[in-house]
Amino acid sequence: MIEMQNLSFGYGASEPLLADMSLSLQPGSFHFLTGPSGSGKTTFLRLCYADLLPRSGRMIAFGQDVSQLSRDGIAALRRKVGVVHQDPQFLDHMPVADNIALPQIVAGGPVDTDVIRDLLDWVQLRQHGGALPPSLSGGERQRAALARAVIMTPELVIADEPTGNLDWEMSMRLLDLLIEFNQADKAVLFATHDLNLIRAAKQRVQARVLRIAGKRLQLAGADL
Ligand SMILES: Nc1ncnc2c1ncn2[C@@H]1O[C@H](COP(=O)(O)OP(=O)(O)OP(=O)(O)O)[C@@H](O)[C@H]1O
Repeated sequence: MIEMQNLSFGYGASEPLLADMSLSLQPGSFHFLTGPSGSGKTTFLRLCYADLLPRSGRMIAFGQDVSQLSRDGIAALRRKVGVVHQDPQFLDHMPVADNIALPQIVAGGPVDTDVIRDLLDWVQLRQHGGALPPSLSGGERQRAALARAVIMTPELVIADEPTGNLDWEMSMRLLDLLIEFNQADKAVLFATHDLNLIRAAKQRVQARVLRIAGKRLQLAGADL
């Protein structure tokens, strides 16, 4: 679903930050992405959902070269990729349920209240559907962000340090939801610094670990 071929990227005219990266993400795969702070993990993820375009090399997403996509093509691609950030943003004046429905509203479709209710149940936020986002805890915010990320039934969820501000129990709950999502033959790409989380995940799901080091993308071994 995502094919990177000898991709390089740098911001502006600066030295490349990421160089000669190749990767194939298949449906049903689960990948972690690690690397030192500032190595380019967020940048790499942004390339995967066409928020940035490569400087050289190719990025093929769902069979299409992202550099050739029109604005509508990019919008269609974004509907196939759900994104969860470390610090998810919501419209604070709108209830949590409406925030989760936002991608449906933005896509111009009708809001499917059954789907919203099922998603609220899935992320265990049923009783918070009518609450405003500022009243949610950190773990609840991340689960609401995950519900919003999957409402358009994406093929891939990209999570950028989603557990960075969570305690261990909340991190495990979020991880379990992502594993459940993955079990429906969907792909997950999960950036984290937390090697303990990766070790815990590897007991539950067959996951590969990618590492950015020295501008390059490496497949980490089993010796985490
Ligand atoms: N929009 C931008 N313009 C210019 N430079 C940027 C931009 N975004 C990030 N950078 C730089 O690119 C480098 C990589 O940043 P990035 O956020 O991708 O790294 P990261 O591995 O995700 O870091 P962390 O683990 O600390 O979140 C950093 O040096 C950062 O300052």
